[in-house]
Amino acid sequence: MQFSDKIYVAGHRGLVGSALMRRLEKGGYSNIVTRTHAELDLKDQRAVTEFFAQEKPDHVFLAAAKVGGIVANNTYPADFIYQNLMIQSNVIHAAYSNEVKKLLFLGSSCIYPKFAPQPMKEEHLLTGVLEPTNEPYAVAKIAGIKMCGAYNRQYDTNFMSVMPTNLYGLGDNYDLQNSHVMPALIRKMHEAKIRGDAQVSVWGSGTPRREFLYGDDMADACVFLMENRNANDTGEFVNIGVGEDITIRELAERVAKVVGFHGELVFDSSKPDGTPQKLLDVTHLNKLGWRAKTAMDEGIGKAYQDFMRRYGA
Ligand SMILES: NC(=O)C1=CN([C@@H]2O[C@H](COP(=O)(O)OP(=O)(O)OC[C@H]3O[C@@H](n4cnc5c(N)ncnc54)[C@H](OP(=O)(O)O)[C@@H]3O)[C@@H](O)[C@H]2O)C=CC1
Ligand SMILES: C[C@H]1O[C@H](OP(=O)(O)OP(=O)(O)OC[C@H]2O[C@@H](n3cnc4c(=O)[nH]c(N)nc43)[C@H](O)[C@@H]2O)[C@@H](O)[C@@H](O)C1=O
Repeated sequence: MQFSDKIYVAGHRGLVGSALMRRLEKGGYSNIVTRTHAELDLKDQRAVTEFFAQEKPDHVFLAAAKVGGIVANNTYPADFIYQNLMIQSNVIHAAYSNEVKKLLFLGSSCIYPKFAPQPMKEEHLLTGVLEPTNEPYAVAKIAGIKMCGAYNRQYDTNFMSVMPTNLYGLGDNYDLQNSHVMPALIRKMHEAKIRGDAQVSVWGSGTPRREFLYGDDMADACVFLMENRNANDTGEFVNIGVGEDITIRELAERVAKVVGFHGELVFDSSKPDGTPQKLLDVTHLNKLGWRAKTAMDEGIGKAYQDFMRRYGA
């Protein structure tokens, strides 16, 4: 990726997209093209075709998607499969048609079987049934991986796929119904602290385990791969994670400590646990030359500061 190359960041206002913008600007890249969702709906094939023909980017980070937590996925399965299939299919095909030099597609760790061996290796894909709460989203992401691989095979494109673990950080979604666990707990505990509430509700049993990667580390991994590796190096896809996980109960206790909430955690068994564990094996990623840097307590602190800045809390 040369400084003169034109770079398109799809989803540039999102958690990963905004982190990519920060990382690219820090890296000296200034030839960056973006479009907001309102300016360019990536579900619209004609609009995407016209955009690529007009802008002709050299590199594409595909960080636009319909994204949400376990309840959002469980509530809007049609939205998650339809919107993600349309977005990724339009962008990947337009990248091929306009001879994009390199594209990076972001999948998700939910693509793995519900009961995959832990930690999950790339070879475990499609070896078992998926987690029902997010199966439509996972099927869309698997289709994206397979589409990049198929285009690389048939058209000799250079389209890489990465599978991020659970992400959190600056610019996260704090909607209490549709967000992921980390931003939800940050907001719930902050608001409980301010109100003086004695309890905070934590969804599920607290026993599932999750791995968390800070968003700016995710962006750094994406830029590292785009600068230094190609689809031939990564293979069909590569896990992006930190290589360790904690229980939701432990996470809630750590968020409470960072936020300064000293009340009781009440576990709401009416909400789904989802996959019991989805720890990524990051051996392949480490061999490619990258590893995560931001420790969890530092990351939670930065995310909490961002939440308070953005919501005037
Ligand atoms: N967050 C996480 O824990 C994880 C995320 N990922 C993946 O990482 C990538 C980035 O996720 P993340 O940054 O968290 O998601 P966000 O929801 O923060 O950002 C997604 C971005 O995509 C945009 N977008 C959505 N639909 C469209 C559309 N039809 N046309 C144009 N733009 C659209 C959104 O714009 P707007 O908000 O205006 O609609 C938003 O800016 C996604 O592929 C996601 O699947 C993978 C694993 C974990
Ligand atoms: C990234 C990943 O994200 C999703 O999978 P998930 O990791 O299961 O999602 P989650 O972060 O929403 O939940 C993790 C765990 O946390 C528990 N939990 C407790 N309290 C709250 C809470 O208040 N909100 C939420 N959302 N979860 C809570 C919750 O019950 C569950 O056990 C999919 O979108 C999937 O497609 C995907 O890609």
